Amino acid sequence: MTAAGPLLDAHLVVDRGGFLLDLPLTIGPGEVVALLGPNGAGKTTALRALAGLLPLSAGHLTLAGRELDHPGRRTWTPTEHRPIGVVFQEYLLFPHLSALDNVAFGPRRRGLDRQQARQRAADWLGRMGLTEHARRKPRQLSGGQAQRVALARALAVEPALLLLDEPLAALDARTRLDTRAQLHQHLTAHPGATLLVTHDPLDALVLADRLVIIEDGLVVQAGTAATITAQPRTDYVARLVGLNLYRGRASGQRIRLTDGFGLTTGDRHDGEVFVAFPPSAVALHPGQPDGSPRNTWPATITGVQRHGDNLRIQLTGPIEVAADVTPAAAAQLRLAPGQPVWAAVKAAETRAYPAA
Ligand SMILES: Nc1ncnc2c1ncn2[C@@H]1O[C@H](COP(=O)(O)OP(=O)(O)OP(=O)(O)O)[C@@H](O)[C@H]1O
Repeated sequence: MTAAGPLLDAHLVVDRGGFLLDLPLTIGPGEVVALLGPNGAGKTTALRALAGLLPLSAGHLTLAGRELDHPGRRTWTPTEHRPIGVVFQEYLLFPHLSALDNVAFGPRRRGLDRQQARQRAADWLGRMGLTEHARRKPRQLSGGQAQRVALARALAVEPALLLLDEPLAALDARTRLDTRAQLHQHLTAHPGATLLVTHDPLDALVLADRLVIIEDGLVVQAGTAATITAQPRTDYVARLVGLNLYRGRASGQRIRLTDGFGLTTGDRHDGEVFVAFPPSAVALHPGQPDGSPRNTWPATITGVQRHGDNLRIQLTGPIEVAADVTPAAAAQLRLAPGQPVWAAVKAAETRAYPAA
């Protein structure tokens, strides 16, 4: 491996009968990549292939210059010989071992003697702020503490690759906030590569340097959060970053959407484009608004959900759209499912970009 090259260099091809994962994946030293995708996209399959719990059907997996799996060359490395640490969603701590012995387990298996392994475990628990909990069994720990023990256990083997499978999913909202911040610190300090599998865009945005989004086993978008947020290319990605997204054909500032509806945008294009605008750009009115907005249409409310301090209103009509309104505005408009309203979006608040 050259110093500048990726630590993880993989092309994960896994054939599970009706499902094929085909995922090129590289991660540099110290880099955190988030793998996102809807249910059934293949995230767990990718994680299991990396961990050595599922063999590759084709492709390759090289970590820190070592070829761990290469079916074309009949190379295969069992899980316990891979320089990989894993934090599972449910942590999977050994219930009968203390926090200290849970963390010491990996180093011990990798050849440290009992004293050295326990010393290393104590160091890691110290870094996680868990020194006074070292003797506790997992059931005597809070969710956040158990999460940190699981992270200490994964990092104690000094893995070249750290795999995190929905690491915050089991925590309540408050603990999640604190634990996310702590996890961020530990990931920043981790010199190896990290792959974070998550459903939660916030985890991905806070914790990852780069996102890889898969759908149905294939990469649909990859890049920094900023580039993906600016130009989502699928419905899933648009929802993930909280945008309304449509595809259509542009002729200057006019865009005819695939289902015939027309929108005016601030950008000029010709040909196939995506149009996106945030729910906060959609204004709702009791009747047809007059004046400035270039895009107005009648819609019917299908859902009202709390979204941060606002309400997110789902609407159907000539296009499906989400709108964010303040609770005061919602009360004034008496918004409720089934109610007809008018929706308006200023051309300047929409963004169009080429679909090719
Ligand atoms: N043991 C199995 N044998 C065959 N196919 C499987 C098996 N487990 C999962 N699959 C299929 O592989 C595909 C990917 O599943 P996977 O669990 O990797 O997705 P995921 O992105 O992790 O989903 P989720 O977010 O729901 O956990 C799915 O179509 C699933 O039905």
